[in-house]
Amino acid sequence: MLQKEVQLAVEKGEMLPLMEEFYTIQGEGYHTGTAAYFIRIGGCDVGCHWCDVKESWNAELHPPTNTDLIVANAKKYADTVVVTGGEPLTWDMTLLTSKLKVQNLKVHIETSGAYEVSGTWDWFCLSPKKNKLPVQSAYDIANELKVIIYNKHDFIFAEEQAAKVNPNAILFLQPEWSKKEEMTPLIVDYVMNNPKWRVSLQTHKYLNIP
Ligand SMILES: C[S@@+](CC[C@H](N)C(=O)[O-])C[C@H]1O[C@@H](n2cnc3c(N)ncnc32)[C@H](O)[C@@H]1O
Ligand SMILES: Nc1nc2[nH]cc(C(=O)O)c2c(=O)[nH]1
Ligand code: SF4
Ligand SMILES: [Mg+2]
Repeated sequence: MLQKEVQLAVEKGEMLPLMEEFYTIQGEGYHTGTAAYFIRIGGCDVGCHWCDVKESWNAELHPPTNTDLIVANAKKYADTVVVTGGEPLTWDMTLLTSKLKVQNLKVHIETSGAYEVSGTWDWFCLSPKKNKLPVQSAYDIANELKVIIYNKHDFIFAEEQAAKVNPNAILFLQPEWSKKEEMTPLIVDYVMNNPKWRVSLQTHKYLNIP
């Protein structure tokens, strides 16, 4: 395809800058411990200084990939697909999610919610970031709210975000990986004192799996 055609296809969400895809165990949040096929889409402008996939940020490093190909791979492995990134809502997710639904796959997203919601989601994991807060529609449809705890102020941020999210969202506090020795005990205390919250750990990193 010509470069212009590729660009247009990406704009329409027919192609997406694919960084990697892998079959693994969901490591975080509500669905922890369950098998899922992960699709990691490149591109993110949010800029979290502790981000554990900074290689994803520059979309130009990741080849525009036809969504039909992504879906064909996904359906070979699992009945659940997790779309992550980068920030997947940088792109129009309408086509990808409708094609995954045609294959009867359950479609989950990991997102900061910083950009307008596109696509249809069976599970919407919202992980808000201070530098680029979620749009209202993300708060409205979130099934879980997963706040990363890097320092003590993040508990205040977590309560502010819990006040904005819809009342059915399940609330999680997850230690930032490099600060986990310091923050995990504080999270444990916080959850015991404020039991509307649950603990989420990045269990895949303890298991040494992707
Ligand atoms: C890499 S992000 C990609 C999806 C989306 N951009 C987002 O931030 O939700 C996937 C998940 O990992 C979390 N995360 C990223 N870096 C982390 C770290 N160093 N420690 C703990 N969680 C982290 C994010 O908050 C998010 O919930
Ligand atoms: N196993 C595993 N679980 C995850 N849950 C969210 C992840 C992500 O990077 O979005 C992730 C990931 O990278 N690996
Ligand atoms: S929004 Fe997600 S992908 Fe983007 S920098 Fe933050 S953690 Fe990384
Ligand atoms: Mg990850």
